[in-house]
Amino acid sequence: MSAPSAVVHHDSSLLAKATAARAVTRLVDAQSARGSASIVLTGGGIGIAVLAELARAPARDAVDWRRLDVWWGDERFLPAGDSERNETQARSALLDHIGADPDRVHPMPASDGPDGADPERAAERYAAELARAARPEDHADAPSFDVCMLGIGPDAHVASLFPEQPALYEQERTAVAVHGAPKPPPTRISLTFPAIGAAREVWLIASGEGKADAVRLALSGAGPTQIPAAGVRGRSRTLFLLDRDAAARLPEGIAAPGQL
Ligand SMILES: O=C1O[C@H](COP(=O)(O)O)[C@@H](O)[C@H](O)[C@H]1O
Repeated sequence: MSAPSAVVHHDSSLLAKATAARAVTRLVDAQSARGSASIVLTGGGIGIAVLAELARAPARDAVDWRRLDVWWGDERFLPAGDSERNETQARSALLDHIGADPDRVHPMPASDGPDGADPERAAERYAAELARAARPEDHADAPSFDVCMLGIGPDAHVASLFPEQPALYEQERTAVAVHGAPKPPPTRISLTFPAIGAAREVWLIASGEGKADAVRLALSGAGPTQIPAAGVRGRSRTLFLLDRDAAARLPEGIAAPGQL
């Protein structure tokens, strides 16, 4: 588990561009080292903005997109193609433009998918897919994702792990159904802390003043039940990627002084 650090960018546009550039470098390095790479995508405003910037990044095709596994950190449990699904938004921002291998794109099931409107079974299906992709050297029921991107909600939720909800206590399963999410839609599927913790690098990306308290608490030793963003760590690196507004109340010593 890695201690968190923060990088602060001037505004949300630079945050999205710089995070996209960072992703290109990270995926190229992973493909050079291991032949293929894997990434977990997030939804939300800045998460989708990063994907749109990735589609536009000058060095984008330094990544071999056919040797990339694409997963999701969470999904809104809605019919396939619904414009509110994180998958739909990620496809239109990035995946439709890069020639990814369809067999290596792993969306979370939709509410009109093979399990119908049963989010528990859909989450089990996703957990089984993660387990099939894990190798013995991953020492987990999920692959060691090269990057796991997460947004942060104003309430400090990450993926669809909301404060005080049962999913936060999950220690075994890698994907669970979420009911009664305070942000619509109420029914979702989410990776759990153990699945996110399998990632080599976890990037928490936040933009805007509305996230400043959540970011501060996540970096101040708060408990993950109240502040889920405090509970995620990558095996090698945990990085808060912020704009100045989201970083406005960082605890001292977290970002280099020149960055603010
Ligand atoms: O609903 C969701 O919200 C969070 C945060 O979104 P934001 O728009 O406040 O940045 C996102 O990380 C998650 O993937 C999504 O399902």
